Amino acid sequence: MPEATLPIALIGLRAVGKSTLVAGVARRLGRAALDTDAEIVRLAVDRGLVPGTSDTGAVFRALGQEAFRDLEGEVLADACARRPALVIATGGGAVEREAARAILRHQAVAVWLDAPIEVLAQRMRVDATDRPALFGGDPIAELPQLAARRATWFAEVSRLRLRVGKLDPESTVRAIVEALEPYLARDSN
Ligand SMILES: Nc1ncnc2c1ncn2[C@@H]1O[C@H](COP(=O)(O)OP(=O)(O)OP(=O)(O)O)[C@@H](O)[C@H]1O
Ligand SMILES: O=C(O)C1=C[C@@H](O)[C@@H](O)[C@H](O)C1
Ligand SMILES: [Mg+2]
Repeated sequence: MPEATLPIALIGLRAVGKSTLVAGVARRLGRAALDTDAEIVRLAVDRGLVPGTSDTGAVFRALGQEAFRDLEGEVLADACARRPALVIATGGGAVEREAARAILRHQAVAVWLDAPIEVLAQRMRVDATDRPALFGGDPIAELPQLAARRATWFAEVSRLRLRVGKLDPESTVRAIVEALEPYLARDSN
């Protein structure tokens, strides 16, 4: 499929800024934005799996990781199939399943947003978003383990890796859009 018609997927560890940045990137590219974590909550509520007041953390705990990843895979596949193509904020764990990695690699232009663990930890300390621990302890303390576990997957599925730890949100949006230019222009040559 021509790259210019593919969705853009922002990937990377929790708190790197995917949800914060997706609307800005979408606006600059003239596309609609979608956040898979928000869609998972919507779907889980629609299906009566959780109460209407739930957020991502509550859904994750209520369903357990396996069922959460099932929903995440479903949402990601639907989002990547939508046309006109979207800009998608994925969840930090979107690369955990092989099927989801295949979608990100072949049916999207995935942009790996990368930042030092200390930056992510500091953001998680001040951000109120409920981010569940995957290994039962402190969600901040497990960041090094998650970074080590997921780095190869992020590298494998992404076409671009951007180090964004030192940039403010607006500059990060600009950097993402600039880095994407060759991909989006390629088919109009
Ligand atoms: N330069 C920056 N870019 C993006 N977010 C920033 C920046 N500086 C601080 N933040 C803050 O960091 C947090 C980033 O959280 P956000 O929810 O966007 O991350 P995420 O990548 O979507 O995480 P998750 O995988 O858990 O969904 C927000 O509170 C945001 O305001
Ligand atoms: O790092 C993770 O595995 C997660 C990140 C969030 O975006 C959510 O998708 C959920 O909290 C799991
Ligand atoms: Mg998010």
